[in-house]
Amino acid sequence: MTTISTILEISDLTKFFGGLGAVRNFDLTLKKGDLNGLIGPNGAGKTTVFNLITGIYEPTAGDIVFNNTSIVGLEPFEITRLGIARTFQNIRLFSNLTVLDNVRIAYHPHTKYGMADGILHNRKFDVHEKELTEKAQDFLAIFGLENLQNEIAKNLPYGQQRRVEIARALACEPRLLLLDEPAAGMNPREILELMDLIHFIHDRFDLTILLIEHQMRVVMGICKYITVMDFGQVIARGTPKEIQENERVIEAYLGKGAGHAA
Ligand SMILES: Nc1ncnc2c1ncn2[C@@H]1O[C@H](COP(=O)(O)OP(=O)(O)OP(=O)(O)O)[C@@H](O)[C@H]1O
Repeated sequence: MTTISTILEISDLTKFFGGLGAVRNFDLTLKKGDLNGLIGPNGAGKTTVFNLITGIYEPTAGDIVFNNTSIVGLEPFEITRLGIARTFQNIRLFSNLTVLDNVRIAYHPHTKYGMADGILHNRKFDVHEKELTEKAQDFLAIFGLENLQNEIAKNLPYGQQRRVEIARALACEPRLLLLDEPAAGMNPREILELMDLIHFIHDRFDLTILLIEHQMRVVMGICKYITVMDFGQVIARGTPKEIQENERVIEAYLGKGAGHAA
C-alpha cells in the first residue's frame, strides 16, 4: 500500500528475455530519503531492474509506481523528467567533450528557447546559453570540479570521471538516483571519496538513492537497508548486519565462488 512517504513502489515486476526470467516477481519499496542497496551475484538481475525502472526495457509483467504514478510504458526521457536519474556500470560520459559541456547537456531538457531561437542564434538563445553555463559552473563547484571544467572528460582519472557522471545525473534535478556499481574500477582512496560523495549528495539534494554494488565495503558502509537478488528473485532483505549473517545470502555468493559477500 503506497503511503505519502513512499517514492517508489515496485510490485511483481517480471522481465523475460525469451525463456530467461531475468527478473521474476520482484518487489521493492523505497521511502523518500532512503539510501538503500541492491546486491546479488553476477547475472542476478540487478541491472535489469534499473533498466526497467528507467524505461530502457518494458516489463513482461508488474508495475513500477513513482510518486504515485505508474511509469511503466513511459519513454526513458519522460522518466528522467519525472525525476529519476541514473549512472551506468561503465561510465557513460561524452568522452570527447569537456567536463562543463557534459553537465550543460544534462540541463538541456530544462532550456526555455525553441529550435528557431537556436538556429537564428538570437539574444534569447545567447541569454539562456549564458545562464546554462553559469548554472553548470555553479553545479561543478558543489562537486569540487570547477577547476576541471575545461578538461576533456576522457583525460580525467577514473574516480573524477565517476564524479562528473554523478554531477551530470544530478543536473537533471532528480528525486531518485540509481547508481549502478559506482565503485567499479576504483582504487581504495577513490572508493573512500565516493562514499563521502554519496553521503554528501544524499543530504545536500534531499535524494532517495538506490545503489547496486559489488564492493561490500561500500554497500555495508553506507546503505541503511539492502535487498538481495539471485536468479531474478529477491532472496533476502534487511539491514547490513542482517544481510551479512543471512545464510541464504552467504550460500548464494559462496555457491558461485564469490566469497566476498560478508
Ligand atoms: N538485453 C538482454 N537480452 C538477453 N538477456 C539479457 C539482457 N539483459 C540481461 N540479460 C540477462 O539477464 C540476466 C540478468 O542480467 P543483469 O545484467 O540484470 O544482472 P546483474 O545482476 O546486473 O549482473 P552483474 O552484477 O554481472 O552486472 C543475465 O542472465 C543476463 O545475461
